[in-house]
Amino acid sequence: MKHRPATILIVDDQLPNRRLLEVLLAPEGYVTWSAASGREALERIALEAPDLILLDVMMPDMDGHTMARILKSKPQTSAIPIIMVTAMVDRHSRLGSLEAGAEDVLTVPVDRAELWLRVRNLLRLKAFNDFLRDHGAILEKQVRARTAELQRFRTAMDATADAIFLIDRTSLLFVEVNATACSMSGYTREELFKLGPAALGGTEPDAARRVIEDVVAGHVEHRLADVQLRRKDGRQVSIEVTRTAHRLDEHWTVVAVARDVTERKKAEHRLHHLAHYDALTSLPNRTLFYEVLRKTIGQASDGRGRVAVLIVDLDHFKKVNDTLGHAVGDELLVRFSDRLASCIQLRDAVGRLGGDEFAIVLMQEDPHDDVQARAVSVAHAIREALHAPFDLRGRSVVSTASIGISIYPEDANSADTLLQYADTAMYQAKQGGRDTSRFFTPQMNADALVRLELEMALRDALDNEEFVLHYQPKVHLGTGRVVGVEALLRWQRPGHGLVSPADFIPVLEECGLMVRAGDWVIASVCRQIRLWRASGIGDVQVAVNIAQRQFIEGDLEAEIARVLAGNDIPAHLLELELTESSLMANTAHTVAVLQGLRRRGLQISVDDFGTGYSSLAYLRRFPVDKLKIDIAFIRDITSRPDDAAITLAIIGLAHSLKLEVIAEGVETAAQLAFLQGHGCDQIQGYYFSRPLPLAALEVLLREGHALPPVTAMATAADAEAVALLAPR
Ligand SMILES: Nc1nc2c(ncn2[C@@H]2O[C@@H]3COP(=O)(O)O[C@H]4[C@@H](O)[C@H](n5cnc6c(=O)[nH]c(N)nc65)O[C@@H]4COP(=O)(O)O[C@H]3[C@H]2O)c(=O)[nH]1
Repeated sequence: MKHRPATILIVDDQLPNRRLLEVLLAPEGYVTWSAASGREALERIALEAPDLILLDVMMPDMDGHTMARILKSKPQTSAIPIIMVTAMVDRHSRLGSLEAGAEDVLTVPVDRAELWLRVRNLLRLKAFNDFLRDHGAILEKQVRARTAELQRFRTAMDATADAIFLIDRTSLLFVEVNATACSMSGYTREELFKLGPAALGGTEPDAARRVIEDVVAGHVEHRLADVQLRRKDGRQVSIEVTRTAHRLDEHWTVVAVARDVTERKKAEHRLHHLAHYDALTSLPNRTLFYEVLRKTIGQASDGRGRVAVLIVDLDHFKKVNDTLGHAVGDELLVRFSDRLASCIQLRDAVGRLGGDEFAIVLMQEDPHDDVQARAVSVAHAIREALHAPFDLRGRSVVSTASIGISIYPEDANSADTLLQYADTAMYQAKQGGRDTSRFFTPQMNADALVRLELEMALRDALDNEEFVLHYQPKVHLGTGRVVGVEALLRWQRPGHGLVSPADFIPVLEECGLMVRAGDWVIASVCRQIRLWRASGIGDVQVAVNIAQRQFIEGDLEAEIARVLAGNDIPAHLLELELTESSLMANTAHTVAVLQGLRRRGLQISVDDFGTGYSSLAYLRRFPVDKLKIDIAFIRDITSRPDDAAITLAIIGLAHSLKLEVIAEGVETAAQLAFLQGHGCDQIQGYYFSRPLPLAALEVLLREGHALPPVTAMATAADAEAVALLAPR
């Protein structure tokens, strides 16, 4: 770059002096301007500043000192070097010039060489000063730009929701953090700078260093990590950290970007809880219980320990649900689970497998701990805990439980099988009368398999029409004639022959097929009544047994009305027999259904009467037409005074309520004579006829069989029975 020639302003009121200085300076190549007074000079400088001023001290309007002071007092002109040109050589005058701001003093007459040197030196000095000033301005500008850039960067850093920590590899301290890092940790920036990742993560410094070194070395396993950040106030925050290493010269910095994942962790925890815990009781659900059992077996197999599995099922829970509602049922389950938990020790586990079925796993603590004995005492404790009634929304409910127990390794090695065996044993406890416990035995397994087969065969039986009806006549004791029949279900099981209802009706009830089977019976009976009416046999009243479930599930009244209408038969030809216990079980609903059916003209009879402890007051509430005395009282009616007395009481009770009474299971003439002698209205039993297949019954009906006269033997037996009843 070519330098421009320096400009020098010569200020002197004397033209010759100005000319002289111009001439003297000309060889040096400077551009010279001149001014004849201080005022003119200032005007010139205002237009364009020279690089140097040669200033005469003695001038008429404004002396050189005054002008120098003016120039030095202004920032625009203060940097212009001034050489005072004066004839006064005394010290005082020279100091005055310097004090006024002049950089140098030249005395006249001016020496050319001295003038050149002083001008050149001052111009060099100015050039250097100008360079410094310009460079400073550039630097200042650069710093301002850098500061603004940093400010923008910091604003962006502070605006991010993630916390950013810069960690110095050597000192293992934070060297930069953003605002989120402060809010997330609860520390100020200054406090954080005194800490490092070890302090914040609650880890040993050595462990933190290993992580940093791994990140610097490029190992990926620590790049992304889920860790806990310990806040200043001691709280823990779950964070997800992404770490990257950056190098500047020889320095490594690790940038850790941390995201607060507390909410996500909570959601994950909630999901995990939902998947593993029962929402109602907060106990482990089937999945988690199964896992716990599997692990317990695993531990036991290492240490040759034993494990007991208990399945606990509330008895008659469905009844609570059906009669008191699901909310009360739920409350019972919650309260029951609390009592269950109080029966086990901390090391044991309890879970809810579903519905009213709970399970417990007991682990052998040491070789002397007898897990089998513990299972017995836990089962006992559970039954004891259930003795106190539950107060459920103001209702006092007493419940019992049936418990099945299986033992590892004696019974099985896998969690699945142990659970299945405990379930089988629980089922046996139910069969054994409930409110009891049973250990699994291999025989139970065989029984369970038989039962499973039975269940599957029964499902097919309905579809394959393997059921048939047998009919047992009912005889009126006044006339001796058949007044109706009872339809009794039989199952022609392929390969097994005719199966008695006692063997399959309970299974139908338990596997939920009773309503379907019951509907089939009603439909078949009504069709048969229609066929008899159309044939020469005429009207036959048929009684069908109605199971309790038929009252609870489905719409019994609508189903019967539909079938009666479909066959176009009068309702009084259909009689419904329901047991005394099912009558008592679900009173309000049962009464409503029975009233509806009775209004339609159906006959209602109470089966097995005398076994269900019905009180007279209860019986009045039910719309029934007939009581059937249970076979148990008839069997020994002629030999046991108690049975005879009960039978007489039932006959008396029925008649006082204007109900008919029928005795079932009459096998002997003596029984018949007794009943006849005490005013029983009807009988049913082998003495007159066994239950008959359709064809045999039709023969009996067509031939008009009637009861033979009471035999002499019967009369004698009757006399004996009466004697037994007589007061002793
Ligand atoms: N020892 C003796 N027994 C006699 C005598 N007379 C009749 N029986 C038997 O006593 C049972 C009377 O029927 P239940 O009390 O209603 O008792 C029935 C009833 O509760 C149930 N049941 C039968 N069919 C049905 C049905 O269609 N639906 C429902 N829900 N239950 C049914 O199965 C029970 C047993 O039925 P079954 O085996 O047919 O047994 C019948 C019958 O064969 C006798 O003189 N001596």
